[in-house]
Amino acid sequence: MEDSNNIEKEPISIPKDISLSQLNHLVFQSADLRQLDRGVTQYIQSDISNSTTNTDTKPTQPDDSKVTTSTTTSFQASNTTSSNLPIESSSSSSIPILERKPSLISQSSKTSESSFAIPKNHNFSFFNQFRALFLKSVAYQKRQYKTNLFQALVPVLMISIMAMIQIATPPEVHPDNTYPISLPPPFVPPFLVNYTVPYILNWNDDEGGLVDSNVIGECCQLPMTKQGFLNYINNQNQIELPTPNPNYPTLGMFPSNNFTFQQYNSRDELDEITYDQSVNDIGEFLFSLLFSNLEINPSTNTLSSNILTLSNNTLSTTAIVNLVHNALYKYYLQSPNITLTTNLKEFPFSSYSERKDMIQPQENFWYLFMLSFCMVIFVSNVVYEKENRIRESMKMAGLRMRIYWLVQYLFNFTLYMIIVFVAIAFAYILKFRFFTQTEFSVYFVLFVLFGMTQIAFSFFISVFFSSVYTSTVVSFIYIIFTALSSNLLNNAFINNPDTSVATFIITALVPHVAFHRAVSYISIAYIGNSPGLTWQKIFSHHQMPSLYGLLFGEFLIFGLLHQYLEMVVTSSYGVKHHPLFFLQKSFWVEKDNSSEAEQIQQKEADKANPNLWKRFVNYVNNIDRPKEQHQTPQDQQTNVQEMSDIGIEMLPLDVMEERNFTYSPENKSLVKVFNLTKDFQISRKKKLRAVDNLTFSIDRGQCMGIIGPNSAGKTTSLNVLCGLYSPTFGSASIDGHDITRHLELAQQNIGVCAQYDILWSEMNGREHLQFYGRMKNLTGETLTRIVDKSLAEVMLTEAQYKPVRSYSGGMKRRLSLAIALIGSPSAILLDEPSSGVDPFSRRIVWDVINSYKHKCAILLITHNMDEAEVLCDRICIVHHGKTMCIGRTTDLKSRYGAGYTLSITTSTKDSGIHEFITEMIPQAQLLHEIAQNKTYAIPNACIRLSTIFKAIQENKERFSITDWGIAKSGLEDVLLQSTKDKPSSLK
Ligand SMILES: Nc1ncnc2c1ncn2[C@@H]1O[C@H](COP(=O)(O)OP(=O)(O)OP(=O)(O)O)[C@@H](O)[C@H]1O
Repeated sequence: MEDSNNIEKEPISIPKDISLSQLNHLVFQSADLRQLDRGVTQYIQSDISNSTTNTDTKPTQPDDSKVTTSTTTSFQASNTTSSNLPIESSSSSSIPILERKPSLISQSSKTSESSFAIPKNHNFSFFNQFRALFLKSVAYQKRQYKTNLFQALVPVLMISIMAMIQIATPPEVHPDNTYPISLPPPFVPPFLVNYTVPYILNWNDDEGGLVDSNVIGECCQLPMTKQGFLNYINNQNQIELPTPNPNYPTLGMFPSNNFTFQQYNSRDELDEITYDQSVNDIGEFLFSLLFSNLEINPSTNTLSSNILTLSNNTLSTTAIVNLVHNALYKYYLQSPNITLTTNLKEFPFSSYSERKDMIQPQENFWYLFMLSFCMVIFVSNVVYEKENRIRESMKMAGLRMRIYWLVQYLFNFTLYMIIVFVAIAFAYILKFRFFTQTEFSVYFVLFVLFGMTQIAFSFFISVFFSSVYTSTVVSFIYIIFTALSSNLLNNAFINNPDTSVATFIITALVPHVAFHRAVSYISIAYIGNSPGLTWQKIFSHHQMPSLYGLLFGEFLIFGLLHQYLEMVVTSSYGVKHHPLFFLQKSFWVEKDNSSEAEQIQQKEADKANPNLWKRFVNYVNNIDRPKEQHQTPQDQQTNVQEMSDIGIEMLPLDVMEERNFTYSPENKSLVKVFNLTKDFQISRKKKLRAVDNLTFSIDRGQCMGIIGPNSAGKTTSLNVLCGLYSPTFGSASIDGHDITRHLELAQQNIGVCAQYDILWSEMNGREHLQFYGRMKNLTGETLTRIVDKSLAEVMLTEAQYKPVRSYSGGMKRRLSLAIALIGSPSAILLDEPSSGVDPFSRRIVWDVINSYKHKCAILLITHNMDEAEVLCDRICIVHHGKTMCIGRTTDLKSRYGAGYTLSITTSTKDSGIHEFITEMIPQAQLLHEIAQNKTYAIPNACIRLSTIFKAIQENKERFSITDWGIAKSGLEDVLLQSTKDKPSSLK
């Protein structure tokens, strides 16, 4: 049965466009939750029925808004509830958290602004970024001169080694072949000794059968009778070698084994055995005789023969023909006195020595070494900037990655070409035939193509490394392995004419193997006395054109693959795309960035959590809350905890008001953060919510401090804001640029001082500031002036030309701060800017931050409560990613009731002091206890201070009190109180 009161009351009318934050507000303020319950139910029902048609709903802004904005940053946030809701506005207005006032510091510092006007141009400029990066690379490479010199000297070193080996290799001397030189060389008889394996066939192709066996039959009887024609070939036709045996290399080789005869009955058999012998290359001298026709006329003493002679040694063919004819004459015509001699004669030549080129095809892997060692630098330069997060730091400064890669590419290519020119110059000086005999453009184009491909390949493999050390070691191993293996591989393939095209192509897909092969072909072309490769010859070469094509294709493939992997491979930082991002419409179509879109996004975001709605309705159905018309802030905090205990996410009032203001159209703040959420996948099933619906705004002239315990999500929030991480949910806008849609524009307006110093150790302070200044479009005189000023501000003028590696921790921190401030960004994000610095440096840091405060919005993350109190206008306390409270320091102190902190030390552990204190001050809250020291928070006005003094003095001995003190509570106490026992959001 329902209570009659409930039946009478109308359900609360909830505006259609209410956001969850506004609804939360209702729960806090509503006197009758059942009435609200009915309102919610009605809302959900009408919302479901309208959801398909009502797509263009705009959030209703309060009619009775009390917002007053002025040209300065002072304003009062409104109560955002609808006028038809029974809400006690007095309770919210009594809480001072809603006031947003620029600090006195910022107002006073405005005067100093006019004295030094810094031109501000945060628009993206391709030329400026290109120039900044190129000059930075020049500066960096100048500092790296030892490494670069070594790189340039590698080819010189290689060529020198080759030259030394060449000098040490004696040339081959050929004496002249005449005695004396004026006479022609003698005829040389063919040396027909120790023949081996001729194959005999008596087959007549034309007549389709055997030649008359009576005529030549005896020739085949040799194995049995040792008689016949073949016997003549074997035994009676030898010509003795002249003694001493003259060396006439050009006349070819001669057989050295005894003959073995075999007969085959078909030509196919002969072909087959000949083919097998030659393919298997048994290393023996072969000749075959094919008797096609043999006519003998003893009466006329004539002989007509058609005998085909095949041999695997062309140069010995003359000798074989001679042998066969002599045997024929002697055997068939029985003319033992006839001797036909076929002689050979070398062309005359004078003595000469042949200089062996060191770089023969077998040794040309030296070229690969010569031009590949620079790959280690290409890879390590990229990985260095990745490992040290410098790339991220440049990204935060608004650098467009396509410009970064373009400059990296051009710079590496320039380095490579210097190496190529040095190598060619030295090789020319030492007269390496590779260079002198090949047409210049043939190998130059090859070197250029290899350079292009090698750099693209280096970038590609750099994606897989995050440590310079590993990448260097792996690159060296790769170069040595590919040089040696491609040498073996290519020699084997090139020498084997049966290597398939597929094998050639697949192996050449590794750029270094393809390059090595091309070098081998160039070397082969000048070997001996060949003239070397020219373009004319290349186009009829069976491999060279395709190797040029392959190298160019690999340049494109590795270039594209690298760009793709850069976009999708997850590293510790960066906004990564889905592997199929190019199929998504959002990748091609730019979204609208109007405030209306933001508001719709918020509305959808709030509704996107149906579980919350369900839990909310459950809550209002099942819990009978006490009717409290006037809740104190403490009560409200208790309610938050109470609702949180039963699983309902309730926002503290100050946080809720900050949300309402942040989403309101009146909000013109420079930094607006909307429900920023970041999850990390920490295992396959577990996600960690590092930042949970962070929502706030910072206007020009304000410094918002974010404080919280370790792992609260402070740094992660900053990293999301500056674009290092993509938000899991929510968004933020920096000077009107949404970080999820126009990150690069937002980054142009941000200055970041990260938690750790992200600096090039080899570059000096001035070069750092010049680079970041150029990134912010500062040039010429202005740049010089501002760099000088920045250096002076952070007291680094004297150390400006020293490399950063020689800076102390404090100096690096000051330089990082100067980098964040250069170019007058609209928003400055500082992550513990004074951590690890001495008190002297800390004062400098604070002064500098103060002096910049009036012209931008500052977000300051700190663990130093003094720093927060001195610099921050407002404080946001976060814990487990959630905002615990937000407001001005004094407001937070008063809200948390932490008026004083009482610290007592006793000499014994169980002295009974705790009971004594809690009896005397029931509101006292034990903040922490370390050994015998206890610290209590004592709310304002609950006891007179003199009473405490008196009571402690009188009972000092009774409770063994050795030391005690009382102090006004600070931010630290607020932090401790507000983050006490709050659960984490581990999912
Ligand atoms: N890349 C990451 N991958 C996984 N978890 C991360 C990553 N970065 C941060 N976290 C986790 O997110 C949580 C918040 O970390 P964050 O560095 O933002 O904390 P913080 O408040 O800045 O801490 P501190 O005060 O110590 O700097 C931590 O639990 C941390 O382990």
